[in-house]
Amino acid sequence: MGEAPQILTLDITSNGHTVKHYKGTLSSVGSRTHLIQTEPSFLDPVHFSLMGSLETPTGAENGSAHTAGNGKSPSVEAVDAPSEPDASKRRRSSVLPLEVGTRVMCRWRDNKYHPVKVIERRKVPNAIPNDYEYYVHYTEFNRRLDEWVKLEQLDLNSVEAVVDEKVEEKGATGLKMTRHQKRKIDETHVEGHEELDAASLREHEEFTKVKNIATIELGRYEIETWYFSPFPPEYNDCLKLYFCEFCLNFMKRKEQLQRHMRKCDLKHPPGDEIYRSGTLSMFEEKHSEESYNLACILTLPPYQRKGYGKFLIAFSYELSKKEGKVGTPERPLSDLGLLSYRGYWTRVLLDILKKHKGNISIKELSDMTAIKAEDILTTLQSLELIQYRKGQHVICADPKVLDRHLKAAGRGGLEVDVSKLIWTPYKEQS
Ligand SMILES: CC(=O)SCCNC(=O)CCNC(=O)[C@H](O)C(C)(C)COP(=O)(O)OP(=O)(O)OC[C@H]1O[C@@H](n2cnc3c(N)ncnc32)[C@H](O)[C@@H]1OP(=O)(O)O
Repeated sequence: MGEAPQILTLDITSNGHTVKHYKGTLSSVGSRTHLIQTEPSFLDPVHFSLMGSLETPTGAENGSAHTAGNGKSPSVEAVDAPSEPDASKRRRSSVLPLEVGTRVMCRWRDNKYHPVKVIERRKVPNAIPNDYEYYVHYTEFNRRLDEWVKLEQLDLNSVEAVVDEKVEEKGATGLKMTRHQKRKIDETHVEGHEELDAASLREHEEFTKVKNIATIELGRYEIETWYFSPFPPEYNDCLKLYFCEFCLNFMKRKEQLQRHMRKCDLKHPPGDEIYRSGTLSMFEEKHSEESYNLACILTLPPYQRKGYGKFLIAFSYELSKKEGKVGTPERPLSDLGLLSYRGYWTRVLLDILKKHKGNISIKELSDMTAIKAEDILTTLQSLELIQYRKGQHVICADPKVLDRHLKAAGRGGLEVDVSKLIWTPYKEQS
């Protein structure tokens, strides 16, 4: 039997962080040792020259290596490929500073690399000239995760050669955008501005592309902001704002907030209290002309994933039932809004389908739940529970399939105790 193959792992590090990881088995031919690479499964050309054969990398600047498997340090022969520092220096000088629009891989908070697009760059104060940090959009994620990152978080070997044209340079002469241009904007920006023409959309995009306020202090919490927010110009230089948690007035300095708190006598939202259960109260605020049963919900980040969102959704349908109407939320739904609604609709509808014996129509489901027929249809369609048979649409409710979907829809939110809702619908008040 031959010896077990030696396995070498090589981690290229930059400022203490692993930026590339290679693994392979060692093969010896005479005095030469080669790395037969097993990870990653493909190489980009820059690293191919490095990986063809390896200098024992212990002395490499910004590089570290360790052995795995039998733990022996292999002796690996050098070839005429450029050393990593030289190649890396050349690479840096050819791509830096990165242009706005560059696509590159960036290390995120999960310590993994994700594709990003550079949205903005700024010089690092008191640093060497041309030292920038970059505001990036993670193309797989929602825009709320856009952030300023340091150069060492970016994998410069992954810089894509083609830089996206600046959106504002495109279509500057005409008001109509091509579908491609529209997609480019949608990719990096919040949806819901369908009413804007191309020029206004570009102006809006330019103005809102970087978050202005980084954090807010509200009560006991310091909260990172998610998006740009249109504060008055005198707040342009503020990174943090201090909010009164009762009236939501905001101030530049903590002492101003403390002075304000001594005077502020608002201790609950405006409107009549219409529901109280334990520590949870609901206040009536206003009538919707558009007959939505919910305009926009928000759970502040420290309180998220505790069931308040689902509670608010369930509450809105209880109000609709009291009104004897069907309800639907205002559109467009955000990504998290859609997740919360899809979960609610799925649980409510599938609970009924599970218990119901015999046929049931969309209209009957709508009457029972106050959920608008279109929302029922899209929910059941997305779960593939609607089939077209003998010329008509039917709901197919196999109990096992229903159970699977119900499990995937997750838990319900905080319970709405309808007996504690004291509210007279708007129509009846007049
Ligand atoms: C009509 C409209 O109002 S659309 C606009 C909705 N509002 C917004 O997008 C504003 C920003 N987002 C928020 O304020 C909140 O995320 C809300 C209001 C959407 C949800 O509030 P929460 O109090 O967190 O909701 P809740 O705890 O009931 O959870 C809702 C479900 O949505 C999903 N969800 C919520 N946040 C996340 C998240 N960050 N990641 C993955 N899933 C999530 C989950 O399925 C969650 O259920 P689970 O916790 O049982 O898995």
